[in-house]
Formats: sequence, structure tokens, C-alpha cells
Amino acid sequence: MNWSDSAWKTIEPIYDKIIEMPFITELMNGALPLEKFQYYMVQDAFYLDHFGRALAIIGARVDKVEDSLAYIKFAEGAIVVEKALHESYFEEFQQYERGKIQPTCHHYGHFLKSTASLDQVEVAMAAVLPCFWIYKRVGDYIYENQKKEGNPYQKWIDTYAGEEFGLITQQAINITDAAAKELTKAQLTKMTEAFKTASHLEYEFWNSAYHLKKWE
Ligand SMILES: Cc1ncc(CO)c(N)n1
Repeated sequence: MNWSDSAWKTIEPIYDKIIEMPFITELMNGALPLEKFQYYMVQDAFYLDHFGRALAIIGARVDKVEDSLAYIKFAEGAIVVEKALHESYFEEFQQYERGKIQPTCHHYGHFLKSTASLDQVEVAMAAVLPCFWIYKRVGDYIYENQKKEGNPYQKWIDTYAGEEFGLITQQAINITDAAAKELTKAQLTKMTEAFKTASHLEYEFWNSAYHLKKWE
């Protein structure tokens, strides 16, 4: 069994909880209050900055040059492509203020950057994997179950359910699995722990948006 298959099994309960979250079901049927989506957009713009830099650090640290190129391209994707989507959303939903980074996003972003900087690079690869994989799975799930007409959040759904995002997700899974083949059991356990922590933080990210959680 690949490392990724066993890792996904450990987070299946978290994924099952995610697709039942009100943020997701309301995004799917278009009923999500604008205020909650705006909070999400603002936080996600901060998140993508941290995520992009974490990917660039992995790109700098990873051994094989082709893997380095892959992570540098993922970093570019996070910073350029997704930010462009966010900026068009900022326009469309009249969100003109950049706002402040709130606790959950702060926690997740710094978890990714510190893992990418200080842990073994394969552990860092495992930490960033749910950002691809959970979004792809959630995007596909929403796409298959959505209310098709007049959903104001269609562009978001199409981005993550799209073929291109699917390809980079698969590429990240494959690279991480190949890297895992060289490791000891103890190192694989650390990878799975990082994968699980990031998956919990994906849940918390949507949860914090639904409840508009801010610093006290
Ligand atoms: C919180 C979060 N995780 C993953 C993605 C997908 O890159 C995103 N845009 N935001």
C-alpha cells in the first residue's frame, strides 16, 4: 500500500465531517451568507501567501531537481493563479478591505511554514498534501451535488473541481509517495501525523469562517 492510501484512511473521519459542515452544504446550494464567504476569502488570501511560501521552501529543500521544479510551480500556482481568483472575487463581492489574519488561518499558515522550514522535507510534503487533496475531493463532491443554477459561488467550485487542480493534486500525491518509499517507519509516522494535523486545520478553517471567529 502507498503511504498516501494509508494516510487518507486515517483522515477519512475528518473528511466525512468536512463534507457535512454547514459551510460546505451552504456553499453547495448557494445559500451561504455573503458575510461568511467574505470572511473566508480574506482569510484564504492570507493563507495562500503562507502556503505558497511553504511550497517554495519545500522546492528549495527537496533532493530531486524535477521535484524541486514541481513544488516551485505549485508555489507559483498558489501565489499567482489562486490570488487572481481571489482578487476577482474581491471585486465581485465588493470586499475592498484586506482585513486581518485571524487565529485559525494564522495557526495553519505558520504550521505549514515552520514544518516546511524545520522538519524533514518528506514530513513537509505530507503537511501540504491535504491542501491539495482535501480541496480536490471537496470540490468534486460539491460539483456533483450542487444546485446548478445561479450559485454565486460557482467560480470557486469550478476551480477546485477542475481538471487542472486534479492533475497537480495527483502529481503532489505521486511525488510524496515516491519520497515516502525511502523512509523508516518512524519517519512515516511523522508524515502521517503532519498530514492529519493539516487535515484538522482544513476543517477548522471552514469552521472558523462559518462562525466568523476573530481574535477577542
Ligand atoms: C485553506 C485552504 N486550503 C487549501 C486550499 C487549496 O489550495 C485553499 N485555497 N485554502
